[in-house]
Amino acid sequence: MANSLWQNCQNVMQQDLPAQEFNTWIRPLQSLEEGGVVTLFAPNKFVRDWVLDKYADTINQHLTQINSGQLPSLRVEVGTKPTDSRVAQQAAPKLEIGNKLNSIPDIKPPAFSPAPAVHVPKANVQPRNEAGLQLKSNIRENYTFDNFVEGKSNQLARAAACQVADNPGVSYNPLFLYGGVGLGKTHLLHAVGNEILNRNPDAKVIYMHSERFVQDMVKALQNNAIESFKKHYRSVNALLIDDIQFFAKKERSQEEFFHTFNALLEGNQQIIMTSDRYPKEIEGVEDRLKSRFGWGLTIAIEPPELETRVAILMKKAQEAKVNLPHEVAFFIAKRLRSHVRELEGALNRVVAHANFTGKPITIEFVKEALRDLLALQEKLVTIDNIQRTVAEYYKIKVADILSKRRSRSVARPRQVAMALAKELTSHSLPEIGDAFGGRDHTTVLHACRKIKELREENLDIKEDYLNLIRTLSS
Ligand SMILES: Nc1ncnc2c1ncn2[C@@H]1O[C@H](COP(=O)(O)OP(=O)(O)OP(=O)(O)O)[C@@H](O)[C@H]1O
Repeated sequence: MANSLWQNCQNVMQQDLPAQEFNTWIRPLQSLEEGGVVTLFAPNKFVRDWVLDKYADTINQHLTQINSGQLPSLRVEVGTKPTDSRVAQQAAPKLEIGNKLNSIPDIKPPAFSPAPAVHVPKANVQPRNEAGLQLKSNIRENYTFDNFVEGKSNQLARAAACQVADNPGVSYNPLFLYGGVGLGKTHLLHAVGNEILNRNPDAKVIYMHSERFVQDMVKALQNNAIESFKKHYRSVNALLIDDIQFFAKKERSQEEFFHTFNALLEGNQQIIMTSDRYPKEIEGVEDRLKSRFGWGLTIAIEPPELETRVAILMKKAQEAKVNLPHEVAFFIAKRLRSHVRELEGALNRVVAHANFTGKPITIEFVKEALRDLLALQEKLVTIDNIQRTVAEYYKIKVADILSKRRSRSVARPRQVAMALAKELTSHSLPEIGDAFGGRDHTTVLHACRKIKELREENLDIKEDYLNLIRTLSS
């Protein structure tokens, strides 16, 4: 069968958009094409409004082109594609492109049923019942929205988490946050937990690592207490479950989680999950579970950019009541790029050294305190390494990068490599020029400016650059 209009449109958009953007907004849309009308179903209001706001024009353009110049009538609705088209008539609320202000439904107030007061902050050992199940909430009080520093890389995840905390079980259910290690996923889970408990101290909120879920289940099976296990997890108001990729290849746990998941969703109780990768890419997890993960809202957290890394360091220093000069925070953030946990570790070391020696925290002091860490970083990201990685990425030879060739297929990767060398190493412009086949420092400067500009306006370059930074910093 020929591809539908929407499939074709998705294919084009997948080429045009960065993967994260496509996966978050376009991939979850289902379509129904009937009588010259294309109806797109968004999993929730947030996605629908976003799609209307940001992509309506593009979608219209693509559909018109694919449909031989004729613009099909396009609708975007909240819901899932009905199996029977008659049901589609009843699916409310509807919103037509170009009529954005009509019939946006109100978000309902939180749907929590009363549960016993269970919030016990800062408890290290969690009380457990006879089946070994955790009885109390275990939300870490020090992970809040207030001390979560916002930047481009985590803005959307934070906004969605805030909305969920405001309207648990209603706004986006489940909320799925994914991204690399140490980028703040766990922090956001607890921040939601704290906010829900602030608003309703009686709420039964459970944070748990997926491994714990598996362990508890195994124990329950051994102790013949599986019924109590089921009841326990199905009675919570919000289940915050971390690192879901640990369910891979654990079929029985997946089965149990599948039922828990369904029960909570049916009861309008909130589920938030995190994983180190996009749900559909978690291998060894059943498809029915993966597809459910995407029913609500799926959002990526990216590694923080320089400004955010500086802000995080300043915030953490302030929390620790340490005087960290801005230029020192900048010095550390510029060199440690991979994730926030690494930044925190470095700051803790600097503070410990400062306390120990009684010296003020200066750049010189930090160079000494973090000597081995910085040396490792320098060793990891060399110009040579950058040139090899960029050549491999663009499928050209390192010799091409160093050559005088000016064709676009070589010149652009060369400029990208120069910009990366400037950003990721502490070499000067003349040194970088030298390392790129003896070029002048003004050529390097021009390359840096050009790439900065292109990253603003060209999605491919933006994506390439981010991918390369990720590869080089991991
Ligand atoms: N934007 C941020 N603002 C303030 N602190 C942050 C931010 N992002 C991360 N952190 C801090 O970095 C540390 C690591 O974050 P967290 O444990 O939430 O990462 P994670 O994404 O869950 O990683 P993992 O997958 O390894 O569990 C935490 O101490 C957290 O408070």
